[in-house]
Amino acid sequence: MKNMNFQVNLQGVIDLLSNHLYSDPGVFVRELLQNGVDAVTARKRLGHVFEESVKVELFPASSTLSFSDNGCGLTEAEIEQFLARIGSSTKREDPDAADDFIGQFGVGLLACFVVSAEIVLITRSALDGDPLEWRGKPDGTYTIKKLKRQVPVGTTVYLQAKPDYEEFFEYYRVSELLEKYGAYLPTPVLLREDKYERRINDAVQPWKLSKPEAIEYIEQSTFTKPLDIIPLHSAIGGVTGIAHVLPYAVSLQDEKKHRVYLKNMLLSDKMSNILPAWAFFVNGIINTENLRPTASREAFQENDLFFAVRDELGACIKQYLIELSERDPELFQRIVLIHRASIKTMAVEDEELYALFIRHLTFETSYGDMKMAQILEERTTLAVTASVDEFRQVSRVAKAQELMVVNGGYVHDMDLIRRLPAVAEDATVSILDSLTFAERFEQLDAEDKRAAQPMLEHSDRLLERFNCRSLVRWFEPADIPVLYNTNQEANFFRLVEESEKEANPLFGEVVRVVKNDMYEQPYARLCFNYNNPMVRKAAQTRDPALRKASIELFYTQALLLGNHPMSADELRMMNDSLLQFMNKGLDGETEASR
Ligand SMILES: Nc1ncnc2c1ncn2[C@@H]1O[C@H](COP(=O)(O)OP(=O)(O)OP(=O)(O)O)[C@@H](O)[C@H]1O
Repeated sequence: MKNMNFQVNLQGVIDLLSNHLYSDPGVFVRELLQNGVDAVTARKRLGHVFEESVKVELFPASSTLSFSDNGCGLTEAEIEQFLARIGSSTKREDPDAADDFIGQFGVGLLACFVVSAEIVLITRSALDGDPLEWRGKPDGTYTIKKLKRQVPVGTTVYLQAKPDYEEFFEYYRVSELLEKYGAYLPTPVLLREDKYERRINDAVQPWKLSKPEAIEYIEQSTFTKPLDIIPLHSAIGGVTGIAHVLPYAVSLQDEKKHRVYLKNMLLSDKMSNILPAWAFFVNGIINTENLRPTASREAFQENDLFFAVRDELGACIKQYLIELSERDPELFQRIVLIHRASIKTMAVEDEELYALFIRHLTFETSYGDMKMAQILEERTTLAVTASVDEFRQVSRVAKAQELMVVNGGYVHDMDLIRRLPAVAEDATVSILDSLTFAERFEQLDAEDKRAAQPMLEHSDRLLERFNCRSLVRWFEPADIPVLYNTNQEANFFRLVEESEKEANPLFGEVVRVVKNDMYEQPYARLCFNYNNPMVRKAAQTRDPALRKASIELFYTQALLLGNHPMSADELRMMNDSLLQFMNKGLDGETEASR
């Protein structure tokens, strides 16, 4: 057996890590900033007292820039071991210290090869020794030489723009990148070109601002004033942050963009999953000390810690809402009003939030849109429909019967309403079966029943082919002549019947099998309202042709009013009956004018 080592194509690996790991050439600024800050941290750990800083200087004439820090610097041995060895990092060596550093993978410096054909690094170690110059190339070769001249403790990296990358060495671009990544680093970061020098990071970190300051900060940076600021904390994640409550409604589908910092350095300004999915009415700005980044440093590793931290941050938002409902009911109401869709999603998922919110949420009822608290004041017995269509079919009639029907057809509403008895003891909730809904109306007396019987029989015969049965009752409001009720099962049956008519033989057979498999044929219901004068007239007419046309018109009109799709057969029937009435009317007119 021979033990062999993998062979590494060094140039290929460097190309992979520098050109393909990161999504944007500008990340070299982040990597150099991070190395500078880490070096300062390392020197502080040695007990040195010094005025820490990271200085960036631009030399536009030669498209060159330098990054200097007065951190720990490197000895020759350290250069050999860490700088010149890909994947090695001083920052992992000492597990105690690892938590203090931003870097950990030992590949960050390679990001410089995207914009520069060479890295020149001048360093003097805080542990003493000679100043050294290291030059590295993307083909994997490097040189080290001792410098004669004196340099201060720390490290300076020089880069020169490759063709097409000159813009990354211009003032506005470097300044923008430094601000993006480094605005909240604790070590002062200075940018200099010629004699002009300015400090990049003198602003207070947003997560350390007071509430009024945070509101002003968000207003200035997003041009919208947030409704409120929620403080975020997670002990296990070493997280402090703020979430601002958006002053406008956001859709469930909108991608969330939370701004996340790792040890005060920007990791991502569009992280979607650091807060729970239900929290889409807030935008977060958070800083974490403990979460681990991925190697590209654009996201966190999604390990158990990550999910535990997300739960803790979610709990902060919940706690805030619970307290707010007591402390500032007016603001609480405004948040509920603007973000009701989001809050309904939250309430479905969480019992505590359900109890907190349910009375403040608005539902569509037979009496119009109402808050649940109002609904319960009016009635404790509610009927909820399973679909928007069913609600439309029954709501007007239900109101005339003084029935509280709630539309359960929108996302989450059915779930929310059904769980009501858990928080409101005297509430009873039943699911309204729109098919049997009409049966509860007042029966006719014996005489009216007899009078209406021929029309009912006629109607059953005519509408059998549309799977519709008829009944007659007396109900309010009188201006509704008929009520057509169906439910999903009956609708499905209608659909099957339609396809059977249009299907080719093979599909027709499949449809027949499906249909025969159904236990009982579900019929839709056409309920005539004997309280309506037209219905009474139609029932009393002796002309069978007119009665037929009336039934057909009542039926098709009910379909139209209820937004039910009409088959070709039903449309034809509506046209025929309308024409018959027109004829009759026009004939009558000609006879009268004779
Ligand atoms: N400015 C600096 N001062 C002192 N040491 C440095 C400096 N820059 C780099 N080094 C040394 O070089 C090593 C490799 O740096 P590199 O940026 O490639 O990786 P890293 O910072 O350790 O990790 P990451 O890949 O996560 O950024 C570092 O661990 C550190 O020892």
